[in-house]
Amino acid sequence: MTLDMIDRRGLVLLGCGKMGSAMLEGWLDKGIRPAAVTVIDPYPSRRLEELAGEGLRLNAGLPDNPAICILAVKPQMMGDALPQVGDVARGDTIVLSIAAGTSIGYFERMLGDHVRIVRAMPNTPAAVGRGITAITGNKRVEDTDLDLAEELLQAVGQVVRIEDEAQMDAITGVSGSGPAYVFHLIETLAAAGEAEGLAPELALQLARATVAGAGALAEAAEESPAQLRENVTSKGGTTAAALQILMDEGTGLPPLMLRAVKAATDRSRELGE
Ligand SMILES: NC(=O)c1ccc[n+]([C@@H]2O[C@H](COP(=O)([O-])OP(=O)(O)OC[C@H]3O[C@@H](n4cnc5c(N)ncnc54)[C@H](O)[C@@H]3O)[C@@H](O)[C@H]2O)c1
Ligand code: PRO
Repeated sequence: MTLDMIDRRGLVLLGCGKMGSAMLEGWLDKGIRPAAVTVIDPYPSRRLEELAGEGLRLNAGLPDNPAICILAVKPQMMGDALPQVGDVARGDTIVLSIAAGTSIGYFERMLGDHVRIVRAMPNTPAAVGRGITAITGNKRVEDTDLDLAEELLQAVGQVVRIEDEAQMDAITGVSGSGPAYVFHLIETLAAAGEAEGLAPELALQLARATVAGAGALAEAAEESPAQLRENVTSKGGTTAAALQILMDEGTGLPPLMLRAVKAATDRSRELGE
């Protein structure tokens, strides 16, 4: 099964907000035709209305037995939204949920345990083809179904398969929510530059390019992030002075990041209760 098959049988997107539209842009970029996509969303964006002009089916009923149905509404809206795609449980459509915290068991109770369900946790860099998504499936999902989900998600970045669904909470805390931590790093680095006398625009340009460049280097280089950090750090120099603050085990980034990721992971678990 390939993207061609999805293009032929159709893809349904229930909810097309920030994450749904990030993925949709990636898929359209990779050649899925707007006419192969059905979006159900009571508050469609202007971009979706534009795409409807190019053939995308917007709030216009489900195609017969689509290849895949992606559930991309907020976890709290899932119960209200799901009946709109209940018909997919009749065929062999793969149901792929990206909702934080919401378990495979929940979807089996709502749709029936005969349905092939894939649970995934993507992230918003998918919009530029640089996302990372973790996936796992229920007992009904066959290897070929996971292959199809993987191929679709690879169109917007990397994919990792996990065996244990319980790991999704920590994955959400690291990579699902992680882009927000990095964007906040850019904001705070720029603000710190301003505090040291830089103009706001220059500070933001420096911070943004530094984070993007360091990320690209971390991904491309063979060295570990620790080695790359050491490569920046001259003995007795400026970086060492900053890292003494940032790497402090009691007050620096390590305990802060532990608490932040734990808070996200715990919240993901709570959403699943
Ligand atoms: N934003 C992220 O970074 C991110 C990352 C990974 C997973 N997720 C998951 O993706 C899902 C969507 O998150 P988001 O950030 O895109 O939220 P969002 O609020 O931007 O998008 C949700 C969309 O659902 C639509 N919607 C509301 N009620 C609906 C209904 N009854 N039927 C159909 N559509 C309906 C809304 O109009 C909106 O466009 C969540 O479950 C979230 O946990 C988000
Ligand atoms: N955004 C969603 C949230 O904040 C899930 C991961 C990223 O709940």
